[in-house]
Amino acid sequence: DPTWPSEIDELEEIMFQLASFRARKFADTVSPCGNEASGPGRLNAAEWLRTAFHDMSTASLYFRAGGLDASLQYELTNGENKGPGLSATIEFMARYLSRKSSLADLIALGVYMSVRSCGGPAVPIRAGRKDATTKGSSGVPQPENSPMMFEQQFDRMGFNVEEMIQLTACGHSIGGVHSEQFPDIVPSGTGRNGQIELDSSAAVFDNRVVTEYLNGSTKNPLVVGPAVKINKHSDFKVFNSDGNATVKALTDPQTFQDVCRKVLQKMVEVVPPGVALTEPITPYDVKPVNLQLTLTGGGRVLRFTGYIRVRTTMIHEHSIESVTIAYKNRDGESNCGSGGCTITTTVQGVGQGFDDTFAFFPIKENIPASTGISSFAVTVNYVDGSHEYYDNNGKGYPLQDAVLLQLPQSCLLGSSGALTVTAAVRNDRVSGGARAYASYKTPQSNSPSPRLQNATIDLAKGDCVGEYTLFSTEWSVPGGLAYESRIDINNGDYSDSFKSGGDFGGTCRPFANPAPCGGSSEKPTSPGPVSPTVSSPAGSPTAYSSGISSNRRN
Ligand code: HEM
Repeated sequence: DPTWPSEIDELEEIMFQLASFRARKFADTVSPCGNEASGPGRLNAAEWLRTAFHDMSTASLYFRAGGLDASLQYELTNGENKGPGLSATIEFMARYLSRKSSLADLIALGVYMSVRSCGGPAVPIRAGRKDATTKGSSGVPQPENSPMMFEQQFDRMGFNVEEMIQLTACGHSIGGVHSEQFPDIVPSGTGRNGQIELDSSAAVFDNRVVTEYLNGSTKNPLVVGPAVKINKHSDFKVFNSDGNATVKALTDPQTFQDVCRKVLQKMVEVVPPGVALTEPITPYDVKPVNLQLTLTGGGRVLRFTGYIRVRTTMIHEHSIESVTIAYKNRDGESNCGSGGCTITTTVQGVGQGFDDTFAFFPIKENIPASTGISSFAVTVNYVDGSHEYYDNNGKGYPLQDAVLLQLPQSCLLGSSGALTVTAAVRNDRVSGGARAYASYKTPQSNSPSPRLQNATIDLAKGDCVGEYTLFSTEWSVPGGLAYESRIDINNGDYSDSFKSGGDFGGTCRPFANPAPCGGSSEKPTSPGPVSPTVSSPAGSPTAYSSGISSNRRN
């Protein structure tokens, strides 16, 4: 496993938590492969794969520019990116755009999704691409181009003739050519649902595009039919450019899959200079998911929630009896007050990716706020009595309790973006204050994807309750996509980060039964009676927090 937390955590979830419990549903429109989620004759998986090629194919090694950088979002009307599939792909993926998952990385991930969903190889995906902010050069290969021009274009992208042929054969393993965009290649009424498929198994990632081309049975409109006379039979021109030597080598099905894995990986790794890609994203064996500490019990208790996700691909999930979490207190010691330092949990749900299954073990534990938590280790206990110990590569899974987002006292209205954010800061860290860092999306008129923006918001100090002090403020998330925003709460080097706006409720609740500041024996420094519900005019949140009145909107 990578050491947790890691920069790829968000993409890892999007890539592998596809279905069932805690699914991110990124593959929903491309799985199964034949899914025509956008309408008849439109194979979404094929649209995703073509999107990646069109984004990448304007790269220039000579000018050290372009590549998989999501510049396609600004190039959709330039004449060489025809068809609704490209914008539909970007629009779908944009919902997953965040500061930890660039649109360019999502487009790369889309290659893995579409190809794997269609029975093709698992293309390794590295992360770290950056999104362009304006359009790049033109230069997507067009069917009418000469063989020489195709060679030059692929050479510009970094592919030799053999790789050009391989990549085009791999790409054209799924999908078809559409009448609406290419009426001279597929005259209206000649296809099924407005398109003719590139091979006889358009919804299977296999080498029929090659074998049918070689044995003369192909109906590929980029090889035979009206395209020939008007010189738009580009697959013929490409496949034939080395006398069919390369395509002949692809007639072995396994070779086809291996070659496609290699050239498709190369395709998604054509990136502008300055982009450093990570190691390929692989699923963790054990991963903490959605961990949250919440101050409760009047300020004396930390409610610890979330999941331990265990990869069960190689084993039956019922072979795991339980998972034990052994945690250390705030000082790194094994003194955790009344509850002891261990939590045992049994499976709550299972989820799947294309090749992996996961069991989720819920955490619902109260930790004394006086002793807190700093890290934990995980033991997977099997039914047969054996155990496996995971300590995050010797480091323990870290969890800070210095600054916490208080979801119950925070709220967000999707319609107006009205946000109340409340944090709890441990009393010994109060001088560091609390700041929210909001990453949010605003629409762009020239792209189907919104753009990421960010803002830093200071939280104002409120009541001290038990071991913690509450901080709160109100803000308005611009852009109309508030639920897709992400919030970090920072206190110096400590951060409770990447909290989804979608997890915020619509109503803020008061901090119940506030304990006296500093501990049970002391008198409260501020009496902090719980404020009554403030009913707000339509469109603004019902703000509600413990004695914090200075920041109220109304
Ligand atoms: C010489 C290079 C290429 C040319 C001239 C070319 C041209 C075309 C054309 C004209 C279409 C029909 C689009 C439509 O009607 O929707 C198409 C479809 C497609 N292309 Fe290419 N292509 C090339 C290379 C590639 C490569 C390298 C890939 C990916 C690795 C790729 C992936 C696809 C896919 C998946 C479709 C099906 C789209 C759908 O069904 O919606 N193409 N291509």
